[in-house]
Amino acid sequence: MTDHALAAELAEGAGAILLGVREELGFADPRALKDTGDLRAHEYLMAELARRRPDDAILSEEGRASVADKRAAGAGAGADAAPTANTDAAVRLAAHRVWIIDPLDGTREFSEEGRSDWAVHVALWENGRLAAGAVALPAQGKTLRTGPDGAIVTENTGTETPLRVSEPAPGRLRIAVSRTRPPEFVQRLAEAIRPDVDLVPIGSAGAKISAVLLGEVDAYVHAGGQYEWDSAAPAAVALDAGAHASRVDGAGLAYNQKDPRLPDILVCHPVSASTLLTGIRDVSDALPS
Ligand SMILES: Nc1ncnc2c1ncn2[C@@H]1O[C@H](COP(=O)(O)O)[C@@H](OP(=O)(O)O)[C@H]1O
Ligand SMILES: [Mg+2]
Repeated sequence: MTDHALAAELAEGAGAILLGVREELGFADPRALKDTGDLRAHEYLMAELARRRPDDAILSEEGRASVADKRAAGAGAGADAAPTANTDAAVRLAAHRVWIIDPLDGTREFSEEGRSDWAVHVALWENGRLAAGAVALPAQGKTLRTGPDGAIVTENTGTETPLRVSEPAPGRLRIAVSRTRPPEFVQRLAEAIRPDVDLVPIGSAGAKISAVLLGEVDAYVHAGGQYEWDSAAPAAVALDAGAHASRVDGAGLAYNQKDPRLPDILVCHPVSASTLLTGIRDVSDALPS
């Protein structure tokens, strides 16, 4: 099986587990729902990757030592089991192949009944670049993934469609922003650039980047904090779908770094990139430090 297909299979497998956790626990205790979802999706992905790609390193949001410490301290329900730890950092940094995974992105939205803006991210970094990636949107019945012939979107009905980012309509730009932490500078950016801007609040970095690739919005702009796992898989799919994906200063997105913080990102159609990058530069005094 190709790495593309494996990424999609695992993201969908974790997605099915997460839908089951929602069914099983309901929405009365959001903390328990989030913790159980994070842990079960993480354990499934760690076990499957260890079994099917035993020589590869893994960096998971939930496999960090800090998460284990928090759970060991008994933070919230579902905290009894310590999560399987990530590959040791020194080993990961020397590895040629590293899976970068976010078992549940948009954790808050996952815990809110009726919301479908949450995702599972499975990416493969290989020799300095993103080599494969899949973003499952379980509550939307869709998976966006890389492929040998370019990105595709699969529906749970079984249909597969090529995925190409589309050009925005002239004069108007819909920019996806965080629902709960919209960076202030994006409002300034909206006022500074020529096209009329609509800010569209959506949860989850993966769901926002998917919305760009599916033509539901035209761009995703974020700054002020995020980690490699929040963007690796969606950026892999975005690049494969012909989108522009970079830091907000235009620099490339670098993964498998010593420090997994990757605090800002811009994803859009290439025709919008210079307008947005110039606009962001013009309001850079408002960028979070
Ligand atoms: N300022 C910040 N610092 C750290 N992480 C942030 C962040 N803003 C957003 N994120 C992370 O990026 C993901 C998408 O956020 P949002 O829905 O607000 O756009 C979330 O991942 P998780 O849900 O995996 O924790 C969230 O934790
Ligand atoms: Mg995340």
